[in-house]
Amino acid sequence: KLGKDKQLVDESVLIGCTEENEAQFSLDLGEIEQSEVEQLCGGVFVDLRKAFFLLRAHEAPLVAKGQALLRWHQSHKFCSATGQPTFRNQSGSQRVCHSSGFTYYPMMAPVVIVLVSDGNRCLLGRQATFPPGMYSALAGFCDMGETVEETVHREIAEEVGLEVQSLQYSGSQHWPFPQSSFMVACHATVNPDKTEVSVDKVELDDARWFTLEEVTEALQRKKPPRNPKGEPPTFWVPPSYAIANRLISEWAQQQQLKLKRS
Ligand SMILES: NC(=O)C1=CN([C@@H]2O[C@H](COP(=O)(O)OP(=O)(O)OC[C@H]3O[C@@H](n4cnc5c(N)ncnc54)[C@H](O)[C@@H]3O)[C@@H](O)[C@H]2O)C=CC1
Ligand SMILES: [Mg+2]
Repeated sequence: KLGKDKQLVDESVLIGCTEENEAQFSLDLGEIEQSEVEQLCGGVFVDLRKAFFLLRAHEAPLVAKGQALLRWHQSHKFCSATGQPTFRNQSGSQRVCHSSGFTYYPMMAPVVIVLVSDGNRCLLGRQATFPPGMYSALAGFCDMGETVEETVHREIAEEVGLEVQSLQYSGSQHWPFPQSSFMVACHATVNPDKTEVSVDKVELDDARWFTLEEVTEALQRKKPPRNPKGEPPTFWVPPSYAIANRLISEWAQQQQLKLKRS
């Protein structure tokens, strides 16, 4: 039905290609009657953060990429040097200002995300904006000119007052919130004799050490827990798609192996 709207279709962006060589596009439906579409498709619109709990592993990165790319186009309609309109190429991978000749490419802000361990426990934090009970690995944007290693040392010192001793790369991920970030995930260790946490209350609501038992239990919760009124919120961690979950799972596996060997 929406495919008849040529302008809408022209505004779609290319986001990938299936193994069967089918091109994949993302389309902004714009101002639509949500209930009508829900009825037509037999589905419901879900907030993207919540959708990450429901999507299958191969779908989540595609949805994240489509949403991030469409949002980038919406906010880069004008050249920042001339104020003139910019024009997209056909696939939607760039925009050009004909007046200045500048080509704009979608950008991701580099961010480190770090799971700090003291050998027996791991350190997780929560921002005031996180849902109740959710704790994650500590994260922070790289400053201009910084290396990943420098950002990790600075962020951990700033947010919890700890000195990182060693660092090990784990993996990376594109994260669509708040604007596109390129998350570089690492495991870090601190001196087990210097583990007193001093939380930066501007950045974080709380940060504390968690045991393997606590973390194992949280990893088993596949949905945000229901919190009965008046009771302290149940501890849980980000969904499996988030790289924070991968860091926490890797740490738990390493700890379990260590226990088996000892
Ligand atoms: N995928 C995952 O598993 C996780 C992803 N994250 C993401 O990591 C990102 C960074 O974590 P935070 O602790 O919030 O960073 P942060 O510790 O650097 O603090 C955020 C503050 O940094 C400043 N800032 C500096 N450069 C910025 C930029 N390019 N964009 C936005 N703000 C900038 C802002 O004042 C902002 O309030 C967040 O966007 C968050 O969504 C965080 C935890 C888990
Ligand atoms: Mg942070």
